[in-house]
Amino acid sequence: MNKIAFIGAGRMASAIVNGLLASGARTASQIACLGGDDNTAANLASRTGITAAPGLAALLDGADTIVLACKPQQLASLDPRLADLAAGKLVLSILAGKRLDRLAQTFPRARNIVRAMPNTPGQIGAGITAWAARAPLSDADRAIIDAVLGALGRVVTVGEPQLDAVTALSGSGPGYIFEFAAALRDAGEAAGLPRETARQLAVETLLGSARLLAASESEAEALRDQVTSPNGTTYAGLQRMGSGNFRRLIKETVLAAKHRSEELSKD
Ligand SMILES: NC(=O)C1=CN([C@@H]2O[C@H](COP(=O)(O)OP(=O)(O)OC[C@H]3O[C@@H](n4cnc5c(N)ncnc54)[C@H](OP(=O)(O)O)[C@@H]3O)[C@@H](O)[C@H]2O)C=CC1
Ligand SMILES: O=C(O)[C@@H]1CCC=N1
Repeated sequence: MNKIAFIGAGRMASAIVNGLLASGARTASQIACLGGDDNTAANLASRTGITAAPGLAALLDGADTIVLACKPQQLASLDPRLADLAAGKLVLSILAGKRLDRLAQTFPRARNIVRAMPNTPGQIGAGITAWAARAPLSDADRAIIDAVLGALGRVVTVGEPQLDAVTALSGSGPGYIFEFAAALRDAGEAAGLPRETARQLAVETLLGSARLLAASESEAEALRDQVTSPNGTTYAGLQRMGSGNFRRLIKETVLAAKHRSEELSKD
């Protein structure tokens, strides 16, 4: 019962499958996957014990829920038989930029469609996913969505128009954070530290600061100010950040990603 079929078996599908198995929400025999031309489906199946289906019909036979986890650019070339094969099933898409109306063209007879945006910290259960549904979810379907997305970490609901901004902030966000972590590590090395020490200090500083922020009722600015002694070292560093217009750069970064998500909706 409640078998889940994954179309796409890459990084994000693997994270969800691992989470579902670890949480006990599904057993390996309740999950099947299908990839494209590479070996991702066979690899995921051999790593986890789930089934790599030989084709679309076998994948969807007996499945109640479809998780769409291929690349957004691959949506248009999916097998048109999906329209009938997915009839009556719940569809959960994690494709960036692909709107519920567009998904409904591929899955016109699905019993409902959910568009979600998870992120890669979901690989260790530390993700956050926002989602929106095409029609109000039944209690049973809500339980399925909670189980699948909850396997990655925290879950929030948003209006579908907000999902491009969500994609730009929390979907792409780990990419910005990892780039920042790499920059901090390189800067520590440039300041005279051994590379491995700089890496450890950068990682623990990011981790500790994020945990303190999450545990605190204060805004980030108040925690920043607690670090900043008048005319001290942090002040000197923040002055340099400000003169480089760090905040404007981050705003433009997120807006560029949001723009790309909107573009993907038009392909
Ligand atoms: N990576 C991220 O941080 C996030 C990604 N997303 C979204 O998740 C989706 C998947 O991303 P990610 O896991 O990183 O990508 P991957 O490249 O790791 O995985 C893509 C998967 O799609 C499969 N695929 C390709 N063509 C087809 C096809 N015609 N039918 C079925 N499967 C196919 C690939 O198979 P094969 O390689 O074997 O050909 C592969 O298993 C994307 O839509 C992305 O927008 C959402 C949130 C975060
Ligand atoms: O870069 C991308 O398009 C995907 C969506 C969000 C994170 N990665």
